[in-house]
Amino acid sequence: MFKSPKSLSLCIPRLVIRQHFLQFCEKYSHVYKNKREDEENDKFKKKKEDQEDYLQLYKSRGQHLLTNQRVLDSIVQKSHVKPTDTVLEIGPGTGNLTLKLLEVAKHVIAVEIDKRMIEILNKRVAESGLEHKITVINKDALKTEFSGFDLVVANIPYNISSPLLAKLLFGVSTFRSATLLLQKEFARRLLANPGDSDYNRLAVNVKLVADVKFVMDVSKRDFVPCPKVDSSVVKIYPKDDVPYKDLDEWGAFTKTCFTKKNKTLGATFKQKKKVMELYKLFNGRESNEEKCGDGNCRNVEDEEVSDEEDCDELSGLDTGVSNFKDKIMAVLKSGGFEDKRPSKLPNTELLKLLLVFNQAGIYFYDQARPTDVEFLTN
Ligand SMILES: C[S@@+](CC[C@H](N)C(=O)[O-])C[C@H]1O[C@@H](n2cnc3c(N)ncnc32)[C@H](O)[C@@H]1O
Repeated sequence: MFKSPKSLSLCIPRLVIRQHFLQFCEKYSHVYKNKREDEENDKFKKKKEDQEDYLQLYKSRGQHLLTNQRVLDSIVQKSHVKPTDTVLEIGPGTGNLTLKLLEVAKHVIAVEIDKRMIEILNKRVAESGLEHKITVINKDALKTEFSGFDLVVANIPYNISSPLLAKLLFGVSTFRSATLLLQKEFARRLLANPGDSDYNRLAVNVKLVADVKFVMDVSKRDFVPCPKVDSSVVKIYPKDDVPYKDLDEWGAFTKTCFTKKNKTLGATFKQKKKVMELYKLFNGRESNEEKCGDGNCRNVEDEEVSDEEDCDELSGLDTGVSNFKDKIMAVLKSGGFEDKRPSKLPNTELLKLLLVFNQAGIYFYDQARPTDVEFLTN
């Protein structure tokens, strides 16, 4: 416990030095801190400047910037923007297309999910002196309500093509046309006609509410970074008068028809599972309980039925279901649809079939149990 005089003498100068050091640190700590902050600020500024030149682009967000000026000019030209138009642009990115749209439109509403893109976009728009013409919305386009626009012109992120198109075409917005740069394969499917190998439910559903025109192909080399796939520009014109107003019913009907697009409609509608599903709807039942023709009850959903099982094997089922199957077949026969294949039917024919079904009291969408109809999937 007791220190020798020698050790005490050593301790004193050490204590004094330590005290001086602490005082020094306290006095100059702000200088040191400020110096460090300045360095950090410089580093941050440099990083930001670098980012503008070498902005990291995310594939997950479809960030392929269109850099070919000739293609950008063509898109704007084919969009036929009037000086009185407000244009909606989804995914403006750093503004390559936006700047050109601002030159010809009255106003541009730009919806962009990525803040870093918006910073650069705002800077470029300010430099152009056209900032009074733009409204930038930093949100996910799929979760944003947009209204009050005349046209859509956009190089959209390809990973949201289907839901975005569904939102535009089956939502509440009204607009003259949408000029969209899409993945080439998706564009081909939109443009497909009956008999084409690409013809599917996507094309059928879109054609109910809009006309689609091919504008041009765009090479993957026109983008930075270069994507794996080529692209095409299409122009979509929403119809003023949609020939069938109940879109959910139409969507559920096309889903049934196009489950196996090359199968005959007779074969599709003979499937036991499908017959029972429609029978339940026909009877307007909300519960799983189904009343049989003979007055007894059975739970139809308890029946294990594979997709491929044929209705010719309905022997174990009640006569109510069996009669209903005959009703379906009679509808198909009446229109000469039994041997037709959805992959070869134009919308006019499909519409005719749906109307005959509805007249016979057969519906496809369960109003009692509303679900989201995915219009733009196969
Ligand atoms: C294909 S780039 C197009 C960029 C620019 N228009 C061009 O042509 O250079 C797609 C843009 O959409 C943005 N984006 C991706 N998902 C989005 C979403 N859900 N809502 C809004 N913008 C989105 C991306 O950040 C990107 O800037």
